Amino acid sequence: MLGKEGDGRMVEKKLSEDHKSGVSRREMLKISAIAGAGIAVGASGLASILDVTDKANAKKIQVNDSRIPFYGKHQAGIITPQQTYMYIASFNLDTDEKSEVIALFQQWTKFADLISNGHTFKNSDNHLLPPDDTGEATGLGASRLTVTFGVGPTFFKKGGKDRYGIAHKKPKHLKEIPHMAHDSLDSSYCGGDVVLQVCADDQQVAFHGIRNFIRLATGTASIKWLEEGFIQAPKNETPRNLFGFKDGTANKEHFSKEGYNNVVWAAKDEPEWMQNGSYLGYRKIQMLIEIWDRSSLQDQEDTFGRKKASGAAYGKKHEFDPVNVKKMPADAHVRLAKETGQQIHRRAYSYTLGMDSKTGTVNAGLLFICFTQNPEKQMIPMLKVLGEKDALNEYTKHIGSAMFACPGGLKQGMYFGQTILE
Ligand SMILES: C=CC1=C(C)c2cc3[nH]c(cc4nc(cc5[nH]c(cc1n2)c(C)c5CCC(=O)O)C(CCC(=O)O)=C4C)c(C)c3C=C
Ligand SMILES: [Fe+2]
Repeated sequence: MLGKEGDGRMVEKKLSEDHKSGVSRREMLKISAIAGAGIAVGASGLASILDVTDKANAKKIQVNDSRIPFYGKHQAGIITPQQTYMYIASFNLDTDEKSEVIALFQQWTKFADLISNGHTFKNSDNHLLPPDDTGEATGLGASRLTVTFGVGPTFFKKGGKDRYGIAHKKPKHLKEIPHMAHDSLDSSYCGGDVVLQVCADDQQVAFHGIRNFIRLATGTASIKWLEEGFIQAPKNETPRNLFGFKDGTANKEHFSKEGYNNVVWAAKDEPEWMQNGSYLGYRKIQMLIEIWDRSSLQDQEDTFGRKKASGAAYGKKHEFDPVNVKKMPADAHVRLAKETGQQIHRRAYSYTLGMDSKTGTVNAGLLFICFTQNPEKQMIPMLKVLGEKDALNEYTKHIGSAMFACPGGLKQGMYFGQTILE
């Protein structure tokens, strides 16, 4: 099922499918009617009839120009209600020159501001140069696009070197995530100096964003890893992950100003630039969906300690009824996470990546993203206990990992990372 905006996308899809065949069904009917009436029309006459039909169809395409403010106290894309698509790219900075990093971050900021408002760089008329914008999002609207910027531990110090003279500004809890039991990490999916998360309700709009950030980085930063995810749910319902379970239910427990202040936003004893910011914890988790699909409903529900259809915790009726961990198996995912006594703000996206050629299975999983005030207190203990005991480990493989600090929001005229670099 799709929401209002989803309905719009469905219309778009149907129209483009019709147009692939050259002439749509409606156009064919129109042409048959004309032919049946014995009216003689030349090629140009037919073209103008089709043109009118095209225009009528074009009006039905729903452009989503909803906008999330780019400037503000907090960065967008942290507690923003999840958009349908997400791209996340990690970069390594290829320069030791602070001025070059500043120039890149200024360009990125300018572009982020533009695309958050449904605009992009203006192309010059110079035919001898590549266009300033790649063009694929032209006219598509902002689609609730958000850009979230963060820096990794290696931004502050890399290979023992304080490249930009900012090592003393590293926030308290920004560290690589330690090795966990059952980890199968691939270094090409881990770490990075800088991260950009781009989310939007239109995939082409989101892709246009990340693609141009990568393009702007040429010569200053190179892409370390890039992931794309999606998530969809009926309106006002919790989205389901690729195991078919509602995922994100417990976020509701901190869905208030006070809740976010306790769970998400950096503490007062953090550096000035981290105020109103948050830590982004990331895990790329492969989900062994063929094994999962062969397991019984009982096993699946025991794995989480929640009912699959309703999302209700064991012993309860409704999704948001309070959890009683004693009703759940000792190794149930929810029980173990809850027993840490910590909360995290989860903003995960599913991914599919064709077939795993090594195993002949479908390559799919979860881009687990969470935001916390203190990952050492909130996320790491959870990862540790889940890594050791979680029933879910039978069906998952952690293959990527990273931690980033996302500064507070920007005021107009400021650029990403300014308060760290200046
Ligand atoms: C670091 C922590 C977590 C990882 C890694 C993680 C992976 C992961 N989770 C699911 C599916 C579900 N998780 C659910 C709840 C839940 N998960 C975590 C943490 C991690 N999950 C927490 C803190 C919680 C909430 C616990 C609570 O207090 O109730 C649920 C249940 C519904 C919900 O609350 O969202 C599901 C389903 C998968 C598939 C996965 C890795 C692939
Ligand atoms: Fe979970």
